[in-house]
Amino acid sequence: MTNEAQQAFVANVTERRKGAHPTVPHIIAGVEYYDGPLIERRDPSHPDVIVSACHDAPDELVHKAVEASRKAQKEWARVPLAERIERVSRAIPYIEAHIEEWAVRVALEIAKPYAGSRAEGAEVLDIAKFSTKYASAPGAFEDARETDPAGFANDSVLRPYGVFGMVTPFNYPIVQAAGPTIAALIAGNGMVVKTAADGPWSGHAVYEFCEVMNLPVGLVNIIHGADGPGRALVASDLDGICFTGSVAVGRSIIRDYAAGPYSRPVIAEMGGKNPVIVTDDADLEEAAKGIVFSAFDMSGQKCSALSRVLVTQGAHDRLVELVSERVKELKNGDPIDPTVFAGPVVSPEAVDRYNKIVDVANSAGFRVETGSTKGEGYLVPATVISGVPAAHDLATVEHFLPVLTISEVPDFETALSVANDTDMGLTAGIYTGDLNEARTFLAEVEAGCVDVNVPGHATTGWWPGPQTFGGWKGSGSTGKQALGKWYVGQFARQQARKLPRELEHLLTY
Ligand SMILES: NC(=O)c1ccc[n+]([C@@H]2O[C@H](COP(=O)([O-])OP(=O)(O)OC[C@H]3O[C@@H](n4cnc5c(N)ncnc54)[C@H](O)[C@@H]3O)[C@@H](O)[C@H]2O)c1
Ligand SMILES: N[C@@H](CCC=O)C(=O)O
Repeated sequence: MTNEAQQAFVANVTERRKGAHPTVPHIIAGVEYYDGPLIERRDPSHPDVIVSACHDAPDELVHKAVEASRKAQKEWARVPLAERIERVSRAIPYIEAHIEEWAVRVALEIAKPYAGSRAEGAEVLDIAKFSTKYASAPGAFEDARETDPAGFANDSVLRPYGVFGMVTPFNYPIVQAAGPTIAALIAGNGMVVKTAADGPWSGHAVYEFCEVMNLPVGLVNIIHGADGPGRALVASDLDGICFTGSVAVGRSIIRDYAAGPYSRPVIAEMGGKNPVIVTDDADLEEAAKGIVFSAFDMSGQKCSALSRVLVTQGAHDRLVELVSERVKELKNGDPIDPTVFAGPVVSPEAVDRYNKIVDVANSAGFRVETGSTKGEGYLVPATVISGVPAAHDLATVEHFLPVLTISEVPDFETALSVANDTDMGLTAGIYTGDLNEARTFLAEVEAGCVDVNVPGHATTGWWPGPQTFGGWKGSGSTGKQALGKWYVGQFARQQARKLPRELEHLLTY
């Protein structure tokens, strides 16, 4: 990432705002469709500017996409694993070549500054590299069997389910659809992607990079729109669904799938109410830095974002001061302005939700400190609310906004019990000078991704390669995480195969 690249990003975003916007089509079996009511996406930094558009896919089109994928998947399932991996790998140079272009789309639709916008393509690149690497490892698709005393030839292998659907959240409009699509394809499935209505042009990148894989026509289809096409996709004749989004929608999908004629996989990654614990002998300067970044990067619109601090008595007052001082320095504004820390939030509705939260905090007499905003659009400032009882709604509900609560707790044990006292369990962190506390935290905290004394990150910063990512409890449905070597296997089912020795040559995969 060079200064020159950042300047080009600013120039391209500026230029795009002045020009015509794209309307992305639904694509089914290689054919473009523009069916359904038009949905225009306004730039969150300049809502008078329309930056992209799509159509709200009617149910029939969603079903057509699933049917087309089902036909193509029969051919894809016969392609040997090594060749599937090779075909998926063909997208790697394409993805690398499009990181900067996709950054512009993400900035226009979701308003992330350069680093965050660029990180979308960069993360997809690493997901593609590592997913293909893990799937190529010996044994990745085969459960080695012992010699059969009865003399049969045996194996036990992973086979595709058929067709998956992907329902995408707005905050990572490329990454969150790309990872499951890559995994589903490697495992031998077809995929129908439903993009986020706030980021259809960004999400469309997933279809574009799949095109260079030379897949059977119709194996990957893309549809756009609001919640309706998501509901239609979930209700269609899929063999499995992949959902990333809020706990409420994810749970409803899990319930619907459980009520079906037989059990089908639901790979759901959902929200969090991510805590950090800070205890008396922690390095409070370091804690404040990590807290502020994890709470306010991307305006708090990250599933891993920190939203509640549980701090012990001896550290409380100083930590509140340090965090408040830092928050006052933060500016939210146009993502191409190099002086802003984060962009606007996703919609006017999100601004309304923010205003209600601040009203509640003020009426309750909590201390509220904010950063500033600059410019126009769906802007709200980074906000820290302290003096909040740990059980208050403000400290227990995921707001998905740049709002952080600070609650004082008597000791580490109480902090840990409060941290775990939620149905969600995505990320959690601790800043402590006491190794016993760190050890107990690692052993007992109920979250899928945990940070201990990490400089700069209290709860965020999970990247393919070094880390995996996924939630426990209500935050994730499978217990196996994205980005890791067990992810692709979730898109496949195991089959044990037994044959007379003379037919062993049939056991290919
Ligand atoms: N755990 C993770 O990996 C992860 C990553 C990113 C975001 N998230 C979570 O996503 C949420 C923010 O994203 P969002 O506001 O787009 O979430 P959302 O749940 O409102 O929407 C997600 C997607 O589901 C669709 N949808 C809505 N209702 C539906 C229904 N009844 N049936 C089928 N589809 C439906 C939407 O159109 C959208 O495409 C937060 O809760 C955040 O924590 C989680
Ligand atoms: N990749 C993000 C989490 C994704 C959530 O929306 C992180 O690094 O914290």
